[in-house]
Amino acid sequence: MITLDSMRKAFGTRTVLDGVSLSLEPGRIAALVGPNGSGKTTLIKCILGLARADAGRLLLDGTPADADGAYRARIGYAPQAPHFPANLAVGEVFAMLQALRPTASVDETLLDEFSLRAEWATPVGTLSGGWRQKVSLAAAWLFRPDVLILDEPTAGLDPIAAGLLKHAIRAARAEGRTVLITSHILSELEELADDVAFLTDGRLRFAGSVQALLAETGTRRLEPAIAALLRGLKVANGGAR
Ligand SMILES: Nc1ncnc2c1ncn2[C@@H]1O[C@H](COP(=O)(O)OP(=O)(O)OP(=O)(O)O)[C@@H](O)[C@H]1O
Repeated sequence: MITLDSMRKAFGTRTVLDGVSLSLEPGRIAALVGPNGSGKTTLIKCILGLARADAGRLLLDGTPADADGAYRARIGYAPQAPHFPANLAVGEVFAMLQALRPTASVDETLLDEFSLRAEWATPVGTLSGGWRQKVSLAAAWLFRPDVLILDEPTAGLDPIAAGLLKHAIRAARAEGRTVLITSHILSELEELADDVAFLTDGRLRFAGSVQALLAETGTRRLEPAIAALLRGLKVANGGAR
């Protein structure tokens, strides 16, 4: 289990995460949702140690994350805009990743599902956006991590690849792994997510199961449920936002 305890992060005078406490549980898929700029990517970067929180703690299975970042080996991350060295061929990217962790066992499920060997000799820099995304996802899966963090994972994927990915995400859940997904496509999250964390302005406005969110908002779908939460915030702020 990953726990964020009162996580706070500012860039200059702008507070981007404002005391976020959240638990991500094994065997469940959590959706991280919120408007543009609400802090989702920053929250993910704080989990990954790519951004340093100003305050708060990150716990793994109840133990504070080690300062040397060794815990990160347990996390597979597919970023929103993957960057690989443009001149490396697809096969070289995976060879490089495996050279970094020579003793780790390898899960080639997504390599096979996405037929990435067909592009093995293609420089990553010449791949289309969707193929780069496939490389990024297969890399996130490669070492069978306990935790998968997927930032807009279906962006740019064709419907067949998106279907294969959803199948792999459900399989990861069935194996008891922890999955966190951000997406603006709520219908897609609805298909997958067990839990929802909703951020606006760096503050967590809801964290709980999808069923609890639907019950709380009196809705049957995720989209009107999130709209209802936003309306509630506007009313609470006197219509200021
Ligand atoms: N390195 C940085 N320096 C300064 N400000 C930053 C930095 N990274 C993010 N921000 C600001 O932090 C806020 C939250 O950004 P973040 O990328 O976490 O939002 P998001 O919820 O992921 O947005 P989106 O849905 O558009 O991807 C934004 O106002 C952004 O401009």
